[in-house]
Amino acid sequence: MAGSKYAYVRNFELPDPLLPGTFLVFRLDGHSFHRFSTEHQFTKPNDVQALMLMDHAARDVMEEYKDIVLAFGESDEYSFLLRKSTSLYNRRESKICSTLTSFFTSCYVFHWKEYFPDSPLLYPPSFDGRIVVYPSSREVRDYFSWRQADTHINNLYNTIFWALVQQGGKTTTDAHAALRGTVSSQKHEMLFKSFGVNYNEIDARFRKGSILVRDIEDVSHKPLKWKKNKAKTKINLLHCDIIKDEFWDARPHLLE
Ligand SMILES: Nc1nc2c(ncn2[C@@H]2O[C@H](COP(=O)(O)OP(=O)(O)OP(=O)(O)O)[C@@H](O)[C@H]2O)c(=O)[nH]1
Ligand SMILES: [Mg+2]
Ligand SMILES: [Mg+2]
Repeated sequence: MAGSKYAYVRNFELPDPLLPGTFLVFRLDGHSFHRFSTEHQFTKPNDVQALMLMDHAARDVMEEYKDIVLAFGESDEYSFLLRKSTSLYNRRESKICSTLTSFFTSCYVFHWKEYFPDSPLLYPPSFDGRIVVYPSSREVRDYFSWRQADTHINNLYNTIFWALVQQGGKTTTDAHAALRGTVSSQKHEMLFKSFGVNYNEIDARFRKGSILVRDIEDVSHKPLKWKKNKAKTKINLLHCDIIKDEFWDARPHLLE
């Protein structure tokens, strides 16, 4: 059927395929969550309910999109790794990015009440999304190492910062000043000497972030291939190291 005389405008919509045979990393981040967390009175420095809600929404995304093999979450962000061979939405960038961002946001709102039964949503939260294309497993591993290192740096800083303010009675300005120029070992020492806190004993969820990994359940069927999504898989939530080799060596299928 011939279109109307207006149909030519369709030609202005340009295709936006992502390079085939590359790893896709989709990351979303809460929009203005500094304000959102303040208005909804999130616990400082870490609100375990808020983090669990993020994990729940991310798991929903992975249940819906089987080509996501790994996800990493911290603070108001989540990163998702799509397997190299994915043909999701014909690898159209804006389709993948907008649909996944929208679905995650809906799930976040949908489950809000389960995690904050006494604190109704005061306004609708939103998330931004982006997709980065990585050519090889090296960059993918470095990407996830980057996010986990970021989690560690931020969490160490925030933990000592809020201890100085909440228990130490310092103003936020004084707490920032006290930490200026300190290295990691000094922060550990301050935390231990002034507040009796051994950083390494803090909840691993806060120190390592959240890892959602699609593990192959039936390991008797080697080699571990996805085989067109036919392998029986299970999504596990971990708070472990993903920088060292151990995590990846145990799961060669993630970078297939
Ligand atoms: N109290 C508390 N605040 C949190 C928690 N997780 C995230 N936040 C807040 O969310 C912010 C997230 O940082 P960003 O994503 O860099 O900043 P943003 O305000 O969301 O701004 P944009 O992402 O640029 O829109 C943090 O700076 C905190 O203020 C939490 O567990 N507890
Ligand atoms: Mg944000
Ligand atoms: Mg953020």
